[in-house]
Amino acid sequence: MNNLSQVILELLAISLGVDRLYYCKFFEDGRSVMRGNNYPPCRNAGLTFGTGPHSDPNSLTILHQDQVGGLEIFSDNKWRAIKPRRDAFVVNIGDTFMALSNGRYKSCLHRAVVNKERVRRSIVFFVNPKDDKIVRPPPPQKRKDINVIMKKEEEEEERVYPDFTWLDLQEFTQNHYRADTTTLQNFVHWLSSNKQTQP
Ligand SMILES: O=C(O)CCC(=O)C(=O)O
Ligand SMILES: [Fe+2]
Repeated sequence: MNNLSQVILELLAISLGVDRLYYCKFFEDGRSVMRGNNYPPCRNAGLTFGTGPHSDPNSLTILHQDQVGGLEIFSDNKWRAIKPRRDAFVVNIGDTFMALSNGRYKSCLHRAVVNKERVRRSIVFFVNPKDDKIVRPPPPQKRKDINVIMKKEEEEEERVYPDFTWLDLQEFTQNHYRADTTTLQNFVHWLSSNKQTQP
């Protein structure tokens, strides 16, 4: 899974015009986590979620679901079921990568519904940086646009999110806030008010 995440990070860097190994290096001493999810059947499946709507706070999520299915993503104003495939992983962008790409990549709103009769299982690999790594997008000199000389406005691109550490975001989502659709905005607010109250 680690190797797969490195390949995906390289592709993401290429797509952003960043040095192709930039994110691979950023995550090489990372603290990725694998988790198994078990959703028992539920007679009132229409009234109950396995996992309510949220974006993952981590960087990337690589997920495999069993044949029961239940993963849904919100796209074009609609909840869309992701058809289970034995031979494929689902890759979601999380809030931390949204910050690392200065908002170019958006974290993916998703949820999991339960099944009336069958237990459902999924396995999830969350890609995370090292706890104390500073999360910030690559500086302009690290963005190499292949044929084009970098445009001035790109060089002076405004930061969408302030610097933070993965530890800060974990503290927020584990102790103060249940990850949902607006985790990052609320986190940024929490971070700035916390800083102000610190001596
Ligand atoms: O079980 C699923 O398909 C989704 C799980 C999920 O979103 C999560 O663990 O963050
Ligand atoms: Fe999730």
